[in-house]
Amino acid sequence: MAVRYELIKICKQTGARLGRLHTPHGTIDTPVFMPVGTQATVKTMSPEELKEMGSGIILSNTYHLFLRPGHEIVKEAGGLHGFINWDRAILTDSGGFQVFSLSDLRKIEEEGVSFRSHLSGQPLFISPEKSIEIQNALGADIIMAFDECPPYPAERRYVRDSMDRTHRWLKRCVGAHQRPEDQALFGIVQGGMYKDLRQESAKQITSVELPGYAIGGLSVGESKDLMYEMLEVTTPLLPQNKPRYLMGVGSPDALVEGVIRGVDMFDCVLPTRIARNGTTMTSQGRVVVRNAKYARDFTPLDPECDCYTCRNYSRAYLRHLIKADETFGIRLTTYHNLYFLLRLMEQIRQAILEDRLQDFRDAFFEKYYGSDE
Ligand SMILES: Cc1ccc(CCc2c3nc[nH]c3cc3c(=O)[nH]c(N)nc23)cc1
Ligand SMILES: [Zn+2]
Repeated sequence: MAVRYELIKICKQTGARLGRLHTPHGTIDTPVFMPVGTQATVKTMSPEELKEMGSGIILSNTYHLFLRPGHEIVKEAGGLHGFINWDRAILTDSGGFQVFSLSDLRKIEEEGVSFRSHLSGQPLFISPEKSIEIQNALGADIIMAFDECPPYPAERRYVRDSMDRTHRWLKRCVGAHQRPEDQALFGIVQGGMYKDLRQESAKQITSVELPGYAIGGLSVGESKDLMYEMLEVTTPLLPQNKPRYLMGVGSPDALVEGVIRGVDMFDCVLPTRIARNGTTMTSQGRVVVRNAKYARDFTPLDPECDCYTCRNYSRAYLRHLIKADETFGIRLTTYHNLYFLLRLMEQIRQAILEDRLQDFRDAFFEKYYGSDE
């Protein structure tokens, strides 16, 4: 069995789930936040640092690795695990989403998606079969079905036709998958922002017996309330004994609200992306440490954080490094942001264990966002 989900406990206050994800590269406690490593690295972090902060699973991308260095090279290197020297779990996305968010001159047809490389401009093509071939070569423990994430907003007619094609593509992915015993294929629920289409997509995707299911088509510019509404009609239709992965979601509030609505797995580029411009997430809310007001602030970034950055450096030093465009600066802010989210998930898991996730949410929001949330 490639990946097995074990439901440990359901929070009496919220219905949120505490679980464990057993994979060939270790067991991961859920709910879990998964750092994004698009080009086979979680930007500026070493595997040792990721382990030190407690990460058990990282993400990488079919689209990027297909374009560069090419999935054959990664395969010859012993797959992604050998290539990046990471012996814990890896999840790869299927590439469809990245084609639409990165490349131009693209065409989507029943057979697959034609596009131009955003690096070289050369014409390329990815089909469900090609996506699975690449992901089999990369060797991730969890691989995603090739899907279309409709733009937002999108006409109902478009969303329905797109989700029907995504369902047909899922069947082609299952047929093409060469290593189901080593690599767990997750189906992806679509349906745009239409509740009835969400419910229909959940039923169609879960009619295919798979080790886990993702909720796609969200975090595409819609309001958080609309995202939560779509979650509320989707997660109840997903099997309780399988993990649910909400794709592309990772701000602190969305993580807590997503867990309360039955989500087990999250990813987001936010912590690493905002770290690069000196923005950090702390227990007192966002701190933009590059601001002049921190020039003489010799206190730690986050007084409640015990990470390497907060134990050894001051806000003044971080501000200096970021302003001087010193790489060490974004390493320190990245380390802290990832550590902050991984620790937030630990606090959420503890709150589920003690049946007090709603209380935790209220207290966390008060401190992080101030009382207006
Ligand atoms: C390395 C990596 C980066 C990013 C992702 C998730 C990327 C992502 C979305 N991000 C925001 N919304 C998203 C929706 C979808 C979606 O509907 N389908 C797929 N396959 N991916 C999505 C996965 C892996
Ligand atoms: Zn810290």
